[in-house]
Amino acid sequence: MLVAGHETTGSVLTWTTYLLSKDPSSLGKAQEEVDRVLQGRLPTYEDIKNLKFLARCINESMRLYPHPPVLLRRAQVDDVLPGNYKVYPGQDIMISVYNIHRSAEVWERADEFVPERFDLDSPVPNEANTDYRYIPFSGGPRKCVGDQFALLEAIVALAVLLQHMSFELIPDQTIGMTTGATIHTTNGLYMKLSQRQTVSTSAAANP
Ligand code: HEM
Repeated sequence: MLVAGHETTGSVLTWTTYLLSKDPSSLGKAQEEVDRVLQGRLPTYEDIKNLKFLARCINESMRLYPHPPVLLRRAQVDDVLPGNYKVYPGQDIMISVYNIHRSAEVWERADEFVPERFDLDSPVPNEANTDYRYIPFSGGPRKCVGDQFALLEAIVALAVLLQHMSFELIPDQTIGMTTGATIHTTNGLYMKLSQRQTVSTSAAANP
């Protein structure tokens, strides 16, 4: 449960801040939304549905950096997969979510961070409404049981971070990827943080 629920969400937040730090326009948009919706207070459950762009930044980050990047299945019976691939009982099958999520055959501008590719007013993208192009929480009977909770906590954590802090990537770093249960940064991810002065006066007066 520690890896399933903790490391995954932590990695999502790491890569989302990384992608935002490289895209000042999306970062500015997300910060503007957080300031407008929250008006300087902590997020409530009701606020979550209005943090639409922020949620799409997280969805898009999970497309580019899915955790885990590869899913494993063991065949129980003989089968033939699309493409005429035969599988035999006991055979392991690896499904590269990373490759599906970055395939130019499946996505336009596949390697780019484009949060708006997922319509802001449509339902949260998932395996069913993207015809299995987007499977960050897997699909079928072994799908993540914590998907809704994970998105909720990622949105809350990122909203509070953006509300209070600005961040800039320290230049000239080599940010490698090491894959395991999640995709980690190989050498860490160094940012310059500064406090934002945008907390509203009403929140400051009623802490
Ligand atoms: C952004 C965060 C998360 C991501 C990306 C994620 C991803 C996944 C994926 C892809 C699977 C399916 C693995 C497979 O098909 O082989 C999975 C399974 C699972 N996840 Fe998550 N997860 C996240 C957060 C959470 C949280 C917060 C919890 C619990 C509170 C959780 C609990 C589980 C459990 C128990 C399973 C196993 C389900 C089963 O085998 O029946 N996950 N997760």
